[in-house]
Amino acid sequence: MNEKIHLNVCHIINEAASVCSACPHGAVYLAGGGRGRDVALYSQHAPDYEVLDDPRRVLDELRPSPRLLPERNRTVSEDAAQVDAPGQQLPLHVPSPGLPVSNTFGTKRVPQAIIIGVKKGGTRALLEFLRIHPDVRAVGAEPHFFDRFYDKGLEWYRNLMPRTLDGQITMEKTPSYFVTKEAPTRVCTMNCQAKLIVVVRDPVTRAVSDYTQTLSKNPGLPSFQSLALKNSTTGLIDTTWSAVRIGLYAKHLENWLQHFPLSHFLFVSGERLVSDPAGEMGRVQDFLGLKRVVSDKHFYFNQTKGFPCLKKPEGSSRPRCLGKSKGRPHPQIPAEVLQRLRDFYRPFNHRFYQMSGQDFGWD
Ligand SMILES: Nc1ncnc2c1ncn2[C@@H]1O[C@H](COP(=O)(O)OS(=O)(=O)O)[C@@H](OP(=O)(O)O)[C@H]1O
Repeated sequence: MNEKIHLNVCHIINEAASVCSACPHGAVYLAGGGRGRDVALYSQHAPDYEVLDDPRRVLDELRPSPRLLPERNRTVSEDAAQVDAPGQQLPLHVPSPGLPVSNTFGTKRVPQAIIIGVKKGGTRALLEFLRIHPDVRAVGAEPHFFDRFYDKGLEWYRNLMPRTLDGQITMEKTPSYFVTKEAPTRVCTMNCQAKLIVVVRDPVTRAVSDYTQTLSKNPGLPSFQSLALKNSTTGLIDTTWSAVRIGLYAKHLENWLQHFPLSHFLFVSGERLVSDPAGEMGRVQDFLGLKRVVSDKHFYFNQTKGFPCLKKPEGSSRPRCLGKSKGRPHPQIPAEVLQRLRDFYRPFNHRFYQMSGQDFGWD
C-alpha cells in the first residue's frame, strides 16, 4: 500500500471510533492490538484499546464521502468524563507517535451548538444520532471545559474539536454544564450566539438513573431512599443530594436565561428520544438549521436492548446500540418514595413547562 494512503487508512481507523455495545464503556476503540495488518501498526502504542473487529471497515470509511476524509476528532468513550468520576477521565486523544494526528483539511472551531444537559437525560444517544449527519462534527468524549477545565483556556478547548469544513457544525456534549452556575456566562463569553440543547427526562426517573450509575461504581452505596429523604418520617426531600438537585430544571434554566434568550434553547424530550427518535431528531435538525438527513430509516428498535439503535452510526457500516451503561435496568425503589419525589418535583416541573413553553407530561 502506498505509504500516504496507508497512513490515512490508519488515521481514519483511529478516528472512526463509534459506540458499540460489545466494548467497555460502550465505545469501540479502533487503535491497538489488532488482528488486521493496519490495526496491528498500533499495537505498541495503544495496547489498552479494543480491536477493530473488521479491518475491511476501513475501506468503508474511505469510500462514502469526501467529507469523511478530513480529520475526525478522536472519540474515546461516551463515558470518558463521567460527572461521577472526577479524575478518572480517559485521555481525549489517543496517542499515536510517529503517525499524523491531523491533516490540513478543515478548521478547528469552537462549537456553535452544545448539548448542555441534563445528566442521564439521553445526551449520548442524541449526540450519536446527530453524528450521522454529514454536516455535524462532534467531539466524542465530554470536554468539561465550562465546568472543570475552564482555566485551560479557549485554545485548549478549540483544539479538542474536530476539524470542520464550511457549512459543518461543531458540537460537543457535557451534561453537567446545565447545573454549573458559571457555565452560562462562560459559554456566552465564548459565543453568545451558541445554540443550546437540553435533553430533559422525568426528574424522578432521572434521579433513579443517576443513582443507578453511582451504585454501579460503588456497590456499597446507601439505599436510594436514605439518600433522597432527609428524614423517613417527615418524608422531606434532601435537595442537597445531586441526584435530586439536578432535576430542578426550572432553577437551572433560570440561571441560563440570564445570559441567553429562550430562542437559543431547544428542549429535547428524553422520553420521546426513545419512543420516537426520528421525530425528535427532526426537531433537533430544524433547530440547528440542518437539512433533515437523520430520519426513521436510520433507526431500528432493538428488542433485546429495549431501545432504538442505529442502523449505521458514524464511522461504521454495521448496526450499533449504545453501550451497556446506557439503558440499564434500575433498582426497585419503594413506590411511596417515588410518589414523594413526584409530589416534590410537580411545582418545579410546571414552572419549567411555563418557562420552556413545552409540557413534557411528567405528572
Ligand atoms: N437509544 C438509546 N439507547 C440507550 N439509552 C438511551 C437511548 N436513548 C435514550 N437513552 C437513555 O439515555 C440515558 C443515559 O443518558 P445520558 O447519555 O445523558 O447519560 S450521561 O449523563 O451521559 O451519563 C439512559 O439511562 P438509563 O436507562 O438509566 O441507563 C437511557 O434511558
